[in-house]
Amino acid sequence: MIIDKLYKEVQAKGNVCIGLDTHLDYIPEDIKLKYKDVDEIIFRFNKKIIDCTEDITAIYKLQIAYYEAYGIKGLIAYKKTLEYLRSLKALTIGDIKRGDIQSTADMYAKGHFEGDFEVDFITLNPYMGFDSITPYFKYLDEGNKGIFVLLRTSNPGAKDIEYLDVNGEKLYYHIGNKLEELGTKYMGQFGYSLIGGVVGGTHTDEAIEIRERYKNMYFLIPGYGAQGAKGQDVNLYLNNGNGGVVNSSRGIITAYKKHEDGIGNFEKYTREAVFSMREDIGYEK
Ligand SMILES: O=C(O)c1cc(=O)[nH]c(=O)n1[C@@H]1O[C@H](COP(=O)(O)O)[C@@H](O)[C@H]1O
Repeated sequence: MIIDKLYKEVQAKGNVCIGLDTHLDYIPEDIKLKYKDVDEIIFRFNKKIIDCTEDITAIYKLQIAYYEAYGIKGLIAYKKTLEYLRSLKALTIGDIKRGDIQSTADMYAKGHFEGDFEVDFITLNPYMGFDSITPYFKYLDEGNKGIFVLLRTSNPGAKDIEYLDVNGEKLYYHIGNKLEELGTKYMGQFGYSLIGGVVGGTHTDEAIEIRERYKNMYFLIPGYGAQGAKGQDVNLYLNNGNGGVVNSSRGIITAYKKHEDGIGNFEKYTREAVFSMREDIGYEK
């Protein structure tokens, strides 16, 4: 099962999920001068990141907005990056955060679990109801695909809706309880299901309870670095060092910019950022 593969990748390489949220402003001038087309510029930058981090990175997450923003060429870069990651047998998350009625969800599932944009995992927004999540399950049945569903997000606005008290319990617990129950049908060999949850590392209140309640849920934990979450915060969502991957996008892909000699030492500074994040989270090899 794909979740077992992720578990093993984390064991072997650490908990880092690199977010390839590639804004043109993040790309060094030499790449922009060397390649003419936007798709090639973005892909070459992504490849440079991947090539120097693949041995110390559990999974890569591509936030699709960064590709859609550059139109057709952006989507070509998205496809090329996914193809390249697949050729390396590296795991991928398509961060698409979809949520819609069943007939539309069927097409989102086809669009991101098959064809040009095929990934191993996608992110989903459950706040339209559970019938917006279940259409993806036919892909889970075979064991090769998984989902990460928003539970409690990393943004300050998480408190506006996700924290609302519903029948004496916060709304995100209602989501979590249902996902945990649905996940029992898709259990992998290490005790985690193909239905994972997204929990922002920026909020740590109730982190211990969340980890405790949702034993079979693998977590995608964003918010590290640029949004302020620290190793000790995200660690609360892990279970003996596994059970979750921690995403950092800007913190890794713009790490080279923090150094005067960054462009000439791009690989060195990018790797250093991943190593120091792994260590901060508490990964021990
Ligand atoms: O689903 C996500 O990945 C996500 C959920 C969430 O609660 N917060 C959050 O920041 N994200 C994503 O995680 C990434 C965070 O990027 P950085 O803040 O640059 O590390 C972005 O791609 C966000 O869209």
